[in-house]
Amino acid sequence: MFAGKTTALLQRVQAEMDLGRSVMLIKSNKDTRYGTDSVVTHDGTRLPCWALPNLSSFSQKLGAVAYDKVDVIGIDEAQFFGDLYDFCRKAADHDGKTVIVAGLDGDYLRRTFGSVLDIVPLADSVTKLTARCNVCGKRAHFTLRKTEETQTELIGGSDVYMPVCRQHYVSGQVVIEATRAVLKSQKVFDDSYVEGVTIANQ
Ligand SMILES: Nc1ncnc2c1ncn2[C@@H]1O[C@H](COP(=O)(O)OP(=O)(O)O)[C@@H](O)[C@H]1O
Ligand SMILES: Cc1cn([C@H]2C[C@H](O)[C@@H](COP(=O)(O)O)O2)c(=O)[nH]c1=O
Repeated sequence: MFAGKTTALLQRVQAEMDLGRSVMLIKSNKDTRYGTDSVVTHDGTRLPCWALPNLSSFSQKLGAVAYDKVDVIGIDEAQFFGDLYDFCRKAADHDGKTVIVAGLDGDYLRRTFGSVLDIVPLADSVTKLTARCNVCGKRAHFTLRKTEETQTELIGGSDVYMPVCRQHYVSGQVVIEATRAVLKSQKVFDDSYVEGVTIANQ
């Protein structure tokens, strides 16, 4: 995260618009951080978009005639779209669209995220961007989650996540895992304490 993916996507689609091509932007409707009707970078640059639950609904929503006129489709937060591979293949191979995709290849545990890596073999080119480590300022390839939650999908910005280099990912994970374990045991302790109080009150 914070690597400039959305910035690069907006620059690419703006360049296409400057050439007179018809562009549509799509993002996942799960991402409500900076509003639902725009793709927005962390530093506030924005362009209007369709916020959708899946990509297959796009041509339906737009209508066949309007879809035919679209030259370029930009997709942000691609990790949240389960039908990414099928959509990109059809749009690029059969419908003649230029498809520009921005998304996370890995989650906070560095596991593959959604279908982003699946579309690499479909792509003409792939650019891997990096942020700056929030601890030391070196190139940051990874994202640490600072909170207790463990589900894969958790919408958030710098309140929940921080970009880090390898060294600070590894050391940070140790601290975070230890903190999660303490909080979990604390919760067990609190629960049994509450139960004890309840029993004592009966
Ligand atoms: N640690 C960081 N490293 C790099 N950029 C950061 C960092 N923290 C905040 N930013 C801001 O985030 C912007 C990139 O935002 P954005 O394009 O939305 O990234 P992404 O889509 O990859 O999360 C940068 O231009 C910078 O202003
Ligand atoms: C690492 C990670 C991220 N997410 C979420 C958090 C944000 O809502 C988006 C990433 O947005 P960005 O444009 O790249 O800043 O994905 C998640 O759900 N799970 C994760 O592990």
